[in-house]
Amino acid sequence: MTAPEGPLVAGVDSSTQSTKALVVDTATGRVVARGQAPHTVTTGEGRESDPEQWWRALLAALAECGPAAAEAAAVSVAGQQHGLVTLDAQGRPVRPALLWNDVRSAPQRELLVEQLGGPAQWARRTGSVPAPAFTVTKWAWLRRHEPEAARASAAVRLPHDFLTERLTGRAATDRGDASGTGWWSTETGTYDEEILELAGMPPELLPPVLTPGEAAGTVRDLEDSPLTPGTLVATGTGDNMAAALGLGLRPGRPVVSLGTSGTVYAVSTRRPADPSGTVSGFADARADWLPLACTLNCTVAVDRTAALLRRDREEVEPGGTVAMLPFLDGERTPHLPYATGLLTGVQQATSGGQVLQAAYDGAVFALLRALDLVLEVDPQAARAASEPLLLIGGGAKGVAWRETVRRLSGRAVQVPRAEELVALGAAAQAAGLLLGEDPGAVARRWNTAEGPVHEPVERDEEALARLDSVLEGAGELLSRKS
Ligand SMILES: Nc1ncnc2c1ncn2[C@@H]1O[C@H](COP(=O)(O)OP(=O)(O)O)[C@@H](O)[C@H]1O
Ligand SMILES: O=C(CO)[C@@H](O)[C@H](O)COP(=O)(O)O
Repeated sequence: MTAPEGPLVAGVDSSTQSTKALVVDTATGRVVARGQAPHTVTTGEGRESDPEQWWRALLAALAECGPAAAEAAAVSVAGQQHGLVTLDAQGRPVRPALLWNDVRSAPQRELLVEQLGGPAQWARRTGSVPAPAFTVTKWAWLRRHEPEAARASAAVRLPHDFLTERLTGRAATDRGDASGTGWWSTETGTYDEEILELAGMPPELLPPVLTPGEAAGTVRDLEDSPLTPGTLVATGTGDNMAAALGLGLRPGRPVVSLGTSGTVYAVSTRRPADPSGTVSGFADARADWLPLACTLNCTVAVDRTAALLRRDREEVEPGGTVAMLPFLDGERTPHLPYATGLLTGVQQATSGGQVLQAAYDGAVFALLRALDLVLEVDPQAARAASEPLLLIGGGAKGVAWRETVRRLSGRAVQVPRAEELVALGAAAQAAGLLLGEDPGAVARRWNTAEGPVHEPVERDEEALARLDSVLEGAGELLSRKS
């Protein structure tokens, strides 16, 4: 291994399917070591994971980085957004975490939206109309369905701040991830007391929200930890906020992320507040904003379709009349929590490859329709309209994904060579803390967004119109509670 030119830092991405850890040279951005460990997510009615498994996966992923992990002078943990982690007085999970893609809290969401005075009120105060993904709706679900678990909770955390607290022994979260709870006001930058009251959430159960650039603490003397005690720990943030840091994103530059979730977002200097609920008005991990739309059915739904068809995920075929809305897990964008997948337009001549392509088209269609709204938040976005879409997440490695985004967006697409942008963003945050630099500037210095640009192709208006018409025509069917 070539000797690093600067101090080392570690960045962790604890996302839905796995934990990924990187050790990075702060001088150059070179990844000197990496590790990964899988998570288990329940299937069936809900989506849950054991926070203890995340903790073990974090230690395992860092251990896989070898001796470099112990040399890291600072560390930061980014995590999947929204998940409800309930802890007892000893810091042990009361029950498994309810994840962002668990839609069981849809009825509680309806009630909460109504009780505060409707969608516009929520958007004005918190920047978002909460989806069933948001922590506030999950807490309401827990109180309704498992009141004993709610009563036993001495602390409520998000995935990233649960892990950060395990490292430091101190409760802390950041404004980016706090903005996805539904009980943190983007208007005032504090927890919203009326919403906490409405949701029955005692404020003392929540962690303080640190300001960007503040340290969460230092690594404790922990059994089995590959990190050196005393290592600086940054606040961490939600995974999408971390990816924005990792790309060194400037306002208006659009990102399409294809992971377990699909997300489209851009940094904005304006606080978003979309009363339609399509755009979540998140804070970013610096002092700006991150208007974002998220779909529940992205790479996992397409991989499932490929498996049903017994095809490799790249075995797509063009043409035909088939259309698919791959809303296998219910959907968040558009807001159809009770939906199931819909396949239509199948003819004798339809091939398996065309059905698979239709699944990609349906997944990308939902994201791109929301992107227009995301970019409306900030006038600077108009100036960036001709810039390539940045394509990231596990799906960005796939040719079928990339070509579908190109064909349905009609825009150039840039795929950064750096693969783990969430972990890299966490590393940039750790480096920023260590060196007293803006983490966005750190990532730009590391040139993380660099990668091949795929020129625009003509937008496939016919496919988009077909999907628009199927979505409109199937509204009642997709909204039906089975
Ligand atoms: N070579 C590839 N081509 C296309 N898709 C891929 C490839 N490798 C991984 N993926 C997809 O990436 C997804 C995981 O993406 P990732 O961003 O790591 O998810 P998360 O961060 O939500 O855990 C998998 O569901 C898989 O479908
Ligand atoms: O709910 C959202 C964003 O609001 C998701 O984007 C989660 O943050 C999960 O992320 P991945 O595991 O798919 O990266």
